[in-house]
Amino acid sequence: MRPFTFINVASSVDGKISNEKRIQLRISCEEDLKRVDELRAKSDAIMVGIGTVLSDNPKLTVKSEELRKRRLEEGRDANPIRVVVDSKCRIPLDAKVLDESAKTIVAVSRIANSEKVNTLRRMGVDVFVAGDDKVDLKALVEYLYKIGVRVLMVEGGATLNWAMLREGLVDEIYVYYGNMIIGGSKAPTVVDGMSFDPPISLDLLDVRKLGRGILTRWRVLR
Ligand SMILES: NC(=O)C1=CN([C@@H]2O[C@H](COP(=O)(O)OP(=O)(O)OC[C@H]3O[C@@H](n4cnc5c(N)ncnc54)[C@H](OP(=O)(O)O)[C@@H]3O)[C@@H](O)[C@H]2O)C=CC1
Ligand SMILES: Nc1nc(O)c(N)c(N[C@@H]2O[C@H](COP(=O)(O)O)[C@@H](O)[C@H]2O)n1
Repeated sequence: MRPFTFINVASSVDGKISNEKRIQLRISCEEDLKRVDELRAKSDAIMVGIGTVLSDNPKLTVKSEELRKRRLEEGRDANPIRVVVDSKCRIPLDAKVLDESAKTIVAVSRIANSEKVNTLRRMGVDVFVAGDDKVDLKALVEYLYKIGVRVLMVEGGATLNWAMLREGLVDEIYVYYGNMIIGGSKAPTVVDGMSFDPPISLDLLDVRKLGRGILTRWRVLR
């Protein structure tokens, strides 16, 4: 068993999610960031790859005090669990995602440095070990389901989005297209990695104008 899983990503019109420097770019408008916050508030866990942590140093919390309060009233933690997919345990010990605002799970593989793993555990971080080289994503989502995660939000980046799709672990995808072109053949896209052959088919569930961009919602067909 695994959680209902969706990817949320903000893309330029040309499909890029950052530039070739892989710095955090503001692609979403205010309206879209509000929508993303609502999605976070509805989720039990938010997952990112280590590439995103190293590039963006995200906090991955619910920004609206009202939404955090509502979660508490529902008997949930104020913020969803944060999950970092990090085979080699490269996460910096001062990463914002390890702060006190929410529970964090760092998923590593068996090649991770055991001293670093122990340091994280001493800091109160839950370290989940699965996979010989890369993190075994199927084992990870099954573990998340076992600890009560029913709705999982994946917030990138390009490589994790690809790996989750390749493993057949994604139910829906939201792509917000911001009103910009980023360009650059080395810039990360919504999905990097190797091409899918045949391509993964999608069903369009919704499309609407949001702020100065377009929000699309897709169901992943198997
Ligand atoms: N606009 C947007 O909505 C968003 C944009 N971004 C941007 O995306 C970029 C980061 O994306 P990217 O560099 O692709 O990094 P990711 O965040 O996708 O992390 C990828 C890393 O995850 C680790 N990993 C562990 N297990 C697996 C597995 N089973 N399969 C695949 N990867 C695994 C690998 O590193 P290792 O082997 O060391 O474990 C891999 O390199 C940044 O530029 C960031 O700003 C990110 C999120 C959202
Ligand atoms: N929805 C969205 N729009 C953008 O323009 C973005 N750059 C991103 N990036 C994602 O949001 C994370 C930042 O989270 P915090 O604000 O620090 O909580 C970042 O790491 C990307 O996953 N998203």
